[in-house]
Amino acid sequence: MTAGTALPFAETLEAVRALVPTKLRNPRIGIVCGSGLSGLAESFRETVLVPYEKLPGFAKSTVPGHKSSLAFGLTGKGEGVSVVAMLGRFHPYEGHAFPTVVYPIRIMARLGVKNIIITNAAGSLNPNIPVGTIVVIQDHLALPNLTCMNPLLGPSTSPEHPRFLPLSDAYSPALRRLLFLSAHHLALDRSALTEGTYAWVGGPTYETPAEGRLLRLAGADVVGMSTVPEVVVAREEGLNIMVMSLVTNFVVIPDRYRSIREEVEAELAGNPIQLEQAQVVSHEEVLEVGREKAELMKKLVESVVERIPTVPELQ
Ligand SMILES: O=P(O)(O)O[C@@H]1C[C@H](O)[C@@H](CO)O1
Ligand code: HPA
Repeated sequence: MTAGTALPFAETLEAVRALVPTKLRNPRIGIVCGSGLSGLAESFRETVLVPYEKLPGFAKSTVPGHKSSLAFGLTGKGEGVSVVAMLGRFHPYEGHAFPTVVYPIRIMARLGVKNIIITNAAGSLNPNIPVGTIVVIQDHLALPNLTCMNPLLGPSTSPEHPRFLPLSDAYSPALRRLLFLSAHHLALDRSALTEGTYAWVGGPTYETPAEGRLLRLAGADVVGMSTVPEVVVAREEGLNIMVMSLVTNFVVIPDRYRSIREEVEAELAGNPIQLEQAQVVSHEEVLEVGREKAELMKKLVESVVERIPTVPELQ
């Protein structure tokens, strides 16, 4: 789908009606599972998996660590809370146009979702935020949005949506509060969870040291290739949003560049310099940290989901 194409909402919702039992098909809470985090839906009960290929308007996720299904189910104690999770998302770098990237968010909103928990894997730009930390996002820095690559470019999807959307209040304080309360009740070490700003880049290349330095200087704590288009559209749809970034790697920002001139001069002077092995990030490393932290992310998400029905402003 491209900007301006009519979106097949009615067909997608009809497919959901045909495949998902009544009890599960109008969830109030949505979850987006980031790279390596599809396990967030593993503890759902009465789960119904709907492959994206059965949903008109949905693409297929092509990134390792992203499955391609919507999971409908119940979570929490007693009767449980009805939830829907995207097992796998779409990134612009896969070649998907923005309307496709954000289509599942628009569908969740039309199914009745009011609160959305978006997760991702991200690189740390902040020396005080080590690998394995979960960062709850308080703000974002989106260079693509500032340079005419905004998911809301094009005709408005609905006359009810504002043309000029404020984003100064995008990240729900009430949901973030629930996350810190959950961390407390789970007796999590204070260092396991922190707050920060997410920088969205297009990818699929990881950052050069100069790019990492720029983002750090601009105030970002973590960087990733997803999430912001979903946040923008979720906000347009009027959802309460919480974003959890799992730090899977450090962005390589050396204090000083390796100087080839110095190396050559030292070698010629008979004192060759012993170099440290350069660090390079890989998607395998990203997925590995996702596996290590999957259980913790799952417990936190479950605990937040369970508490949402107790907060009047999130209903
Ligand atoms: O979908 P997310 O943002 O969790 O995935 C991150 C960003 C890239 O897609 C990939 C890079 O390793 O992981
Ligand atoms: N940069 C961009 N996206 C990412 C990274 C990174 O270092 N790690 C996981 N997703």
